[in-house]
Amino acid sequence: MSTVRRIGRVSTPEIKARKGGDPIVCLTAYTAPMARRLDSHVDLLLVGDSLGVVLYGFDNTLPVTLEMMIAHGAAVRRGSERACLVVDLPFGSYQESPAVAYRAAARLMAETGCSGVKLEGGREMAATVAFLVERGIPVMGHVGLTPQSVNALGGYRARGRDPEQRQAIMADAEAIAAAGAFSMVIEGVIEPLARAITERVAVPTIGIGGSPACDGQVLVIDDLIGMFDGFTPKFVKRYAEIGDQVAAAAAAYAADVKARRFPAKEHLYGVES
Ligand SMILES: Nc1nc(=O)c2c([nH]1)NC[C@@H]1CN(c3ccc(C(=O)N[C@@H](CCC(=O)O)C(=O)O)cc3)CN21
Ligand SMILES: CC(C)C(=O)C(=O)O
Ligand SMILES: [Mg+2]
Repeated sequence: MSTVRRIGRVSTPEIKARKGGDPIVCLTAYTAPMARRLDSHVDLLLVGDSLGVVLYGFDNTLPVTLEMMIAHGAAVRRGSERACLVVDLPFGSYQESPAVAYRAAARLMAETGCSGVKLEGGREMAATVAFLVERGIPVMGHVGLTPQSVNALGGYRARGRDPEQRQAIMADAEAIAAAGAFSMVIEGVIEPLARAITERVAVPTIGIGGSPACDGQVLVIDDLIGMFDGFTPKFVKRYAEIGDQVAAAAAAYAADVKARRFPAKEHLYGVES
């Protein structure tokens, strides 16, 4: 690792070049203040459509709009300067055709200043990935457990437990890599499959419920810091309990207000201290 301060963001070609090298560190971020705190510690910040669940309280990622992704992508961009910045294409903004996907991806690139976009899907999205990449938009793939397909999949169960599913997901990963994706997320698949995909494809794999053998790892920041408690996937490791700290701070404030301990002299205007 160089100790010289770099100018500009980590680029998508630099991420691609990390295949088989030092693990790529990724986290989601949805806001400028969080991005500021994560920027120097990660290689890549992902503005995930998980923001619909984490910030907006939706049951799943399907109600997330392109306008939401643009607003949060632009906020994360303003709060960071070093990390490669990838923004999720939300459900309904890209599945219909390569041309529709290009329009949505171009808005994300132009209106957020992100480094690239991410979309979910395998062989059925390969032509779309190629269409965007050939026209200058770096694309990160996302295979395995693809949350935008929760209704078709019937839930968030890990995938690849039977041989047909394993073959399908491997074919999906190969198709996305062949289409020109600079990297791909592998979510919620049995460990040996995530490892096998990582060995097979020439671009970096970023695991979430994948394998330590993946070329990088990603987690949802709010899961990591204990700020989301809707559900806790097996793949989450909690590194802090910020949610508990927020509740304790609110309780202490409430007690101070009720006891007239707050505001104190130092918080007041026009009172000698
Ligand atoms: N906060 C948050 N973190 C995420 O990782 C995340 C989101 N939101 N929203 C979009 C998707 C949904 N994801 C999920 C949600 C639930 C499980 C889960 O509870 N899995 C169970 C198994 C469920 C079953 O077997 O039926 C597990 O034990 O991991 C996994 C991934 C991942 N993504
Ligand atoms: C967890 C990552 C891969 C994601 O797609 C999201 O946060 O939406
Ligand atoms: Mg996502």
